[in-house]
Amino acid sequence: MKLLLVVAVALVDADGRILLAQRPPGKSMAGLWEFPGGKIEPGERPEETLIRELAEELGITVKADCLAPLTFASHVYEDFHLLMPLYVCRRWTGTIQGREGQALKWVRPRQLRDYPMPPADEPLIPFLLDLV
Ligand SMILES: Nc1nc2c([nH]c(=O)n2[C@H]2C[C@H](O)[C@@H](COP(=O)(O)OP(=O)(O)OP(=O)(O)O)O2)c(=O)[nH]1
Repeated sequence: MKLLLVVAVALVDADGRILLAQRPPGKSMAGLWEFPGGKIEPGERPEETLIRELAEELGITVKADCLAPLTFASHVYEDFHLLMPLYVCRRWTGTIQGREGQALKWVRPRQLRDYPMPPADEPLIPFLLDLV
């Protein structure tokens, strides 16, 4: 089975809330709430992927040394195995905006379970509850 490498980040604001983005219509798992991020392109380091994706998707600038590894997801979907490191980031510059039409929501860790997420993400929630 194909191994798909995706990198994601929990952006944490000053109130300890975490940013979720809603997968837009037309994409796989449309409507589910996920952590910002995306596929690691050939030749990219995961931190570079996140820096690129956060600029493209949210319009913010993040430095590699503000990305702290937290945990990872390993999940078998129907046609690929997802391996997804999850970073945490509390510092960025710029104003967060959904630049690809995606809905965004700042969510308290205890409320994460109220937002339907891709199945790979559910085991990540306890790590976020411990962190914030
Ligand atoms: N960014 C992100 N992707 C996630 C999360 N959880 C999860 O299962 N994924 C999956 C969904 C996608 O299959 C893949 C990320 O792909 P992507 O966001 O770069 O690309 P995409 O939506 O165009 O993917 P797709 O339409 O080809 O499925 O990882 C998450 O929390 N954040």
